[in-house]
This record gives sequence, structure tokens and C-alpha cells, in this order.
Amino acid sequence: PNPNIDLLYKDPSQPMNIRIKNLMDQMTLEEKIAQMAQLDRVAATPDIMRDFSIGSLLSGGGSVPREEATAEEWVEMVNGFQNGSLSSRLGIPMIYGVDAVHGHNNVYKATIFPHNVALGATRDPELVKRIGAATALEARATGIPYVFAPCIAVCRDPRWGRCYESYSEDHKIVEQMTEIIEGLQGELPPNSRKGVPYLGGKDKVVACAKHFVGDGGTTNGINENNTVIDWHELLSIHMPGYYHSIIKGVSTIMVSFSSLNGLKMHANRNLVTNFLKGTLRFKGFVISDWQGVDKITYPEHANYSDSLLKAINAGIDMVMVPYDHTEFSTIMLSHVKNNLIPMSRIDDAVKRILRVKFSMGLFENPIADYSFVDELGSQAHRDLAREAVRKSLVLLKNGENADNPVLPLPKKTSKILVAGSHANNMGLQCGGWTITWQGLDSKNLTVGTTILDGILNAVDPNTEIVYSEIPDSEFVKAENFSYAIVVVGEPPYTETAGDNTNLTIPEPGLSTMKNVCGSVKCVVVLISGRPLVVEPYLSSVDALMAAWLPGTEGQGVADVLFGDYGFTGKLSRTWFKTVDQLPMNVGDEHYDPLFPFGFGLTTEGIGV
Ligand SMILES: O=[N+]([O-])c1ccc(O[C@@H]2O[C@@H](CO)[C@H](O)[C@H](S[C@@H]3O[C@H](CO)[C@@H](O)[C@H](O)[C@H]3O)[C@@H]2O)cc1
Repeated sequence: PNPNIDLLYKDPSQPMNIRIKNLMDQMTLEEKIAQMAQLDRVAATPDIMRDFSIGSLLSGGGSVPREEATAEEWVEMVNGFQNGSLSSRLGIPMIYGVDAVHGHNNVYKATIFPHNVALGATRDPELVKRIGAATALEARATGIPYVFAPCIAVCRDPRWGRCYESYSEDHKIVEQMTEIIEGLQGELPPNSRKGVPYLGGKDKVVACAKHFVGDGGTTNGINENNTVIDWHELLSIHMPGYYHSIIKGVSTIMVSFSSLNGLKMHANRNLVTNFLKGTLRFKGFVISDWQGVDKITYPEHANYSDSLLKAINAGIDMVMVPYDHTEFSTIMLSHVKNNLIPMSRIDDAVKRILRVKFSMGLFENPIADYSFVDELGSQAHRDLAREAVRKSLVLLKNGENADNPVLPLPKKTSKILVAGSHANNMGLQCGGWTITWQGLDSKNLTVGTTILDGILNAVDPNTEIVYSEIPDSEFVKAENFSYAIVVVGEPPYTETAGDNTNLTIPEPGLSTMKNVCGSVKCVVVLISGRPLVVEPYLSSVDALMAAWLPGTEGQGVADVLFGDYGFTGKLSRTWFKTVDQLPMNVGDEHYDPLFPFGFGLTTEGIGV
């Protein structure tokens, strides 16, 4: 140990503020600046962590140790970097972050929960809190103590490629679902201080409310674009989720790529510093989005020096660089030495970062162990995800009238046709942010139960199931099926790749629907991240349900299709007739939906 270092900051019996001060008094300017940098794992090595005292690492979407890496391999990777950090001059541990936005979605074999649009349809904050707790355990199974969740966007236009990451168009549902923060971080002890970073143990993770602010309100839902809104609309629609998150002790908040009335959020000092840190008294740290600093200019990175100056002075504490830490540090050092960034701003950022690291016990427990590896994809979590799937399904049509319902379907019948691109495809039913950043159209993307598997498990052993991905109408007519289940929908997409102005059901789904439903009684199961154009086909399908992006536990669809459980889901988004109506949200003066916000037919389950 270096005799010139006062190790008081490593003493957990000391008050946190004493530890922070003792450590900061010993940090060089270079070390303080390095704590404000977050690198993707591909740009880091243990030596870099040691030599530069980098504050944080992340796995960007799809950034994994190797394909199908085990929990143990993840732990080894994170600990490898951490040991580098611990051997730095002051031994400040790094914090490793990852997007666990519907379960620990980068990791093979993790439980993949329904995306947020589906969770909003459950109207069940307690369920969502349990999902947070399960997600925390699966992140810890891989040695990771920090997740970039929840996304508390209020998506106001389904043309937005990230609309499925939003719980609802209604801010009240988004506020309720911030309960997930207490699942992720742990429940605040009674009478504990509100509005300060909280972490309730080694089985919990630091959370991140994102993306501050108004990410879901951009013009025409164009990703990373401009949200044009007055102050009262901003406060009433997009801001309440942040109050609720802060009160629940959220430790970090991520800034949005988008702009507010023409000003990039990453350069918005009034909102990040004056409002979030001032008015709302947020005490955790504010992190940029991925190259969010670079994107202050167009083309991005056109003037990184000026962008970094704007972003740090706006109040961003940690920069998700995530590649070139040398450029970052060199420019930061220059700005401080030239008094363009005041030392007080650096000290505010580092104090916030250290406050989160001390309050989460990272100095006491920097090295992950293998005690949680069996939590990854555990049966208990899969059962929880299956419950979430059941509760998220929204029944939009059930026969021509209530007297002659189609659902629940009989398990015992002669022959059932299961058709459609999304019936037997794990990648398609999970959607974006799954194993890779964009997700994949891949039957066996990860471990789980496809919707077809779920149906096969549910029906009577004597019932014949015929599966055909894209059957033609002759085949359907010739086979004398009792009825058909048609599972179709959107391909996986993430962020801008998901921006879509026509919102039609892609081929071959539409043709499959026509071929099948024109020839036999059919139930259509729609797999999508948002409402799609269905009005023209409604009269030709016998039943229609929204299954959203259910994740790995496809059994939950069969549970409700065949009546073990009833349909209870309610639309968390308005179902439009045509895209010309958009944006159209509950409460609008002109509101003419196909199915209104809150709509959902019900059926009785036998309650197994
Ligand atoms: O090579 N290219 O062509 C390419 C293109 C776009 C990229 O852009 C990047 O891709 C992903 C990783 O590859 C990153 O995750 C982000 S997204 C951003 O990242 C955060 C951390 O993952 C999340 O919490 C936020 O919620 C999200 O807005 C970025 O968009 C990267 C590479």
C-alpha cells in the first residue's frame, strides 16, 4: 500500500460524506476526470482501468464476452476489469452497467420478460416490481450491479421506433410502473431519506431512469428528434415519471438524445442542472446516452470539444463516451485548465458518482462472486415472466358478439392449424434488445418456449396440431381444421431502425392472415411493439389479440388462449384506425380510435 494515501475513505464505519471528502481531497484532476468516463467493454482493458482510473464500463446492446457466454464467464469478465480498477493508485472500484430493459436481455439463457408496452397493459405495478427484483438477480448472476432501466418514456406517437420501451402514452401508468425501481434497487426503508441514491443489498442493482426528458414526445415519433412542447405539457406528461423515480431513490438518470424545442437535451443546463438537480433535488448522477455528447452537433462529433463543454456545463456527470477515453480526458483537462469548466462542476460530478458508489457498497464489495449464477433464467423467473405474458395480452375481438365467443379455445378437438411467421420463432417473439442490440429473426435465439411450443403443451394429447408458417388457402381448405391460430407481426427493431410511418402488418403476415382466415375460423395473435393497422381485416378474423413482445415465456399465450386463465389486459396505448390520425392519445379533443385506451375484452379462466 502507498504510504502517502490516507485510506480513511475505505473505512465503511465512516459517514459517507467524510469518505467522499477524504477521497476527493486526494484525487488528482486527471483521476476526477477519469471517474466521469464510461467506456464500452470493447474499448477497455484491465491495464487501462488501472492506469487511468476510469469510473465505469458498460456493455452496449449486444456487447458480450462471447456468444452464449455463461454467467460465470460474465462474472470473470467484469472481475477482470474490476481488478484493474482496484490496482489503480487510489483503488476506486468501477461500476459496470448494462441494458436490462426486459430482463437481462444481452445474456443468453436469461429470462426475457415482455417489453414495457406489454407491462403497461397489465396495470399491475406490483408484478412489475417483482420483475425488477428478478432482473436484479439475473444481472447480479453475471456480476453486474448497474442497469440502464427503467425507460420511463411516455410514448405519444407509435411511429417511434422505441415506443415498445414505453409503458404507456398515459403518464399516470408510467408513474405507477416506476415501482420497478424498488424491485431493482430494493424497497426504501420506512422513514428513510427520500430523493437520495439507494441500494438495498448485493441482490439488487443500481437503476437508471431514462431518457431525460421528453424522449417519447418527438415530432411524428422521429427517434432522437425534437420535442416541441410548452412548459406545462412537459411537466404534466413527460416529467412526472422523474419525480416518482427520484422519490423512490433512483440512483442515476440518463439524458435523452432528443431535443426540447430545438435545444439538445445533452446541452440543456436549465433542465439538467436547474430543474433536475435544483428543483427536483436529484442527488444521484446524471449519465449521457451513448455518444450523446457527439450528437449535440450534426454531423455528430463535428466539434467534440465544444460539445463536451456544453454537456458537462449542462450538468452531465458521467459521459458514455464510449470508445476514445484519451480524446475525452485530454479535452476535459484543457477545458478545466482554461477555466471553461469550473472545478466546482467537476467536483459536483465526481461527488455524485462517488455517492452512488459508496451508497451501493461498491467499495466494500467490488468483486462479484458466483453466488447468484443459478438465478440466470431460473424457473421461478420464467414462471414470473409467464404470468406477465398472461396479464399483458389484450383481447380486441372475440367472435361477432358476446353470445358466441371464439375464445377460450377448446383444448380437445380434432385438428388445429398453427400458422404464421411468429408462431415458432424465439427471436421474433422477443423483439429488439434481445441478445443483440437490434434483436434477431432467429428461431432459437435464446432459451425459452415459443408460442407454438406453448400450444403443443396446452392441448389435449389426442388433438392434432399442424404447424405451417405460410400456408396457402388451398391447403387450409383441404385439411378440415377445427380452427386456426395465426401468429404474425413485426420484425425485431431497436431505436431508429424501428421508426415507421405506415405501421402495417408486414408480409408474409398479412397474406397468411388472408389465406387462413378466409378459409377457417381463425384467432389472430399479433406480435408487435405497438398498435398496427388492423381495421381493414377486422371483419375477416374471428378473434384478434395483441400479444405485444412477450419474450421467452410463450406458454403464457396458450394459458389464456385455452382458458386456463382469463384475458385481463387493457390497452396502454390508443389503437388508431389509420396512421393519418397520429398522434392521437387518450384525452385528446379529437379522439376517434378503433379501440380506445383502456379497452380489453375479458374471458373467464378456469383458474388452474
Ligand atoms: O456500428 N454501427 O453502425 C452502430 C450504429 C449505432 C450505434 O448506436 C449504439 O448502438 C448500441 C450498441 O451498439 C448502443 O446501445 C446505443 S443505444 C443507447 O445505448 C445505451 C447503452 O446501451 C442505452 O441505455 C440507451 O437507451 C440507448 O439509447 C447506440 O444507439 C452503434 C453502432
